[in-house]
Amino acid sequence: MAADLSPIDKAKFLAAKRAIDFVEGGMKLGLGTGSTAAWMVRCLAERIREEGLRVVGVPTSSRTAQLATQLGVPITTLDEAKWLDLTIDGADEFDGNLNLIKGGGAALLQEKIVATASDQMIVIADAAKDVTQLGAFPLPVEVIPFGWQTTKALVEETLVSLDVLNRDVTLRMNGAAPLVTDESNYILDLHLKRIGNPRQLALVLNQIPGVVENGLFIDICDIVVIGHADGRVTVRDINSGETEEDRVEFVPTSNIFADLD
Ligand SMILES: O=C(CO)[C@H](O)[C@H](O)COP(=O)(O)O
Repeated sequence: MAADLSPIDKAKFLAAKRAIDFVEGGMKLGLGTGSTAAWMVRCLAERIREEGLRVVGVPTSSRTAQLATQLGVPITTLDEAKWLDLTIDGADEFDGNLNLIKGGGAALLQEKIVATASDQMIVIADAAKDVTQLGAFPLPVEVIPFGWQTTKALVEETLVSLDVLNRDVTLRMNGAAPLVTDESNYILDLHLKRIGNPRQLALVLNQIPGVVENGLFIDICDIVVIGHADGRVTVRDINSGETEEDRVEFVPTSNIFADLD
């Protein structure tokens, strides 16, 4: 089964596998959302099975909650856990300051709440997510359905006032209907191509009535673990300024890969 992984999936798996080394017994963990985070949940489940590791996870989406439960990873709510030791999550883009765009999987609201309530956030990603400037990936903004078209117009006006050149804003769809998030909101995708000042944009967007949260994660991520399809894994720590590179053995153990479709 594992031999069938695409290079990108292999890179995602390796990043997830390496990041799970940071998990220690007794930790309360934020469990991210997306395909890379799904590998992380699988690797965590393997450590729980094989080492008897005792941890509890707070999922950032209904999808992740379902996967964790299916794989035997104990979960709880953020209200129950209150504060977390570590969150491990994917990202759509990260820059040299480890600022992120997230929300490609429409889970940015819970993801940001959970990551902010953690002592440490580790992002796991394939190397294609590493960018010099954020913005090629459309920036997701979660808005409440009530008056969303007015909110969209206000977002567009805000982009004009910030002299943003590319400012196409689209409502994310799920077939013929708007996509609805776990928190019953809509997602606007801002096609900006480049974001000159992510910190300013993140602050200004959240001032608009109807905007619940945006997908810019500023000063939240501490470490990025980057997987490469050739087996290399790079670990970059923004606080120490250190970057390490090692190799992660790709052992396609049946337990991790067995129940994949
Ligand atoms: O922010 C996210 C979900 O809201 C994901 O972490 C992000 O979209 C990356 O996804 P993937 O690991 O599938 O590339």
